[in-house]
Amino acid sequence: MKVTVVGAGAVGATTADNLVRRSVAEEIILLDIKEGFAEGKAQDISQTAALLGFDAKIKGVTNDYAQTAGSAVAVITSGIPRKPGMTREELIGTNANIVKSVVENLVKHSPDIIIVIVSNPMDTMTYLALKSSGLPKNRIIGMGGTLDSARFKYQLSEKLNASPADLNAIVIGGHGDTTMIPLIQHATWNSIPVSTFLTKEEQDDIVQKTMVGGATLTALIGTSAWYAPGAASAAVVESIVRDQNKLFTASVYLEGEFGQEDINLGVPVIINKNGWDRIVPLELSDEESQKFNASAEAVRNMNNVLKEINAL
Ligand SMILES: NC(=O)C1=CN([C@@H]2O[C@H](COP(=O)(O)OP(=O)(O)OC[C@H]3O[C@@H](n4cnc5c(N)ncnc54)[C@H](O)[C@@H]3O)[C@@H](O)[C@H]2O)C=CC1
Ligand SMILES: O=C([O-])CC(=O)C(=O)O
Repeated sequence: MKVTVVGAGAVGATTADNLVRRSVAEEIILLDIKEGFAEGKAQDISQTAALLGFDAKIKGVTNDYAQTAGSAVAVITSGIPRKPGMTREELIGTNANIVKSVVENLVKHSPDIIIVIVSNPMDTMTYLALKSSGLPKNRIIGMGGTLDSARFKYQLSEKLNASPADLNAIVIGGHGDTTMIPLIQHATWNSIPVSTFLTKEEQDDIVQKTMVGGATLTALIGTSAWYAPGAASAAVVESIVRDQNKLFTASVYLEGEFGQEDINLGVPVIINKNGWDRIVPLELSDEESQKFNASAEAVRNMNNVLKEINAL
């Protein structure tokens, strides 16, 4: 099977590295617009094969979409990342045109492709990819909730001194500093509600730290994060390629589910060879529903910007 990763920058190269190490696909194409950049990253990654022991092949190309032909899955990471003090939403003006043209090129060469969108503002870029490509909704997946949920588990594990693998916790809503909703009331430590162990203040602190997880790293590093984003993107691709039926939160097109329609927003879904196969119903409290609706309103406002900048 062939998988394409567009954008050989921090997140794209890390995604490809994770895919190759675990031999998720036999053939990986890494594509970037910068001359020679993807070729260099692919060669560097290939030179770890003798050390790590994998057989998967990775090839870097400069904007040559013919090489991506027949891809089963593509991950789009092309575009600019934010700098300290910026929001993800501020990237829309640059990234919308990049994402739109990348989607068009991918679909031209691989009409049956499943696309995972990573570029920010991710929910709006996912909506743009769906609307501009006309692909079936199940073949466009926004990656944000998988990462945010991993960060939520990290914060919980630090406070509980627990293994992250023993934690069950998800983040729904938008992939934004103020729009994501870590569902602390639903979080468990191997089936035991985390509220058993944490005070209300501790829970609020974990939720807040999770929401600004990306901004915190951007302030520390000077650009946005890539290790966990790359691992999360690769996990989504792996669930598609290996038909794993994993339950992740991802930004998918809602048609009445969770009370919202004509919007891409993070909800629990099953991911398998069909892309996002189905939405998993989840009962929300009144407070959680209010937050979800507020998140939808903020994302819808960003989606409306697509028309103002003539991207849709
Ligand atoms: N959804 C999520 O959870 C996350 C999203 N992101 C987003 O992912 C994007 C990439 O972040 P980084 O990898 O850190 O940035 P980066 O700057 O390291 O890499 C971006 C790459 O895209 C390439 N590129 C630009 N235009 C292109 C085009 N038209 N075709 C092909 N390649 C093109 C650039 O040459 C560059 O190599 C950003 O928008 C960032 O905000 C980052 C982390 C998590
Ligand atoms: O924070 C950012 O801008 C990049 C991103 O989406 C994340 O790491 O969650």
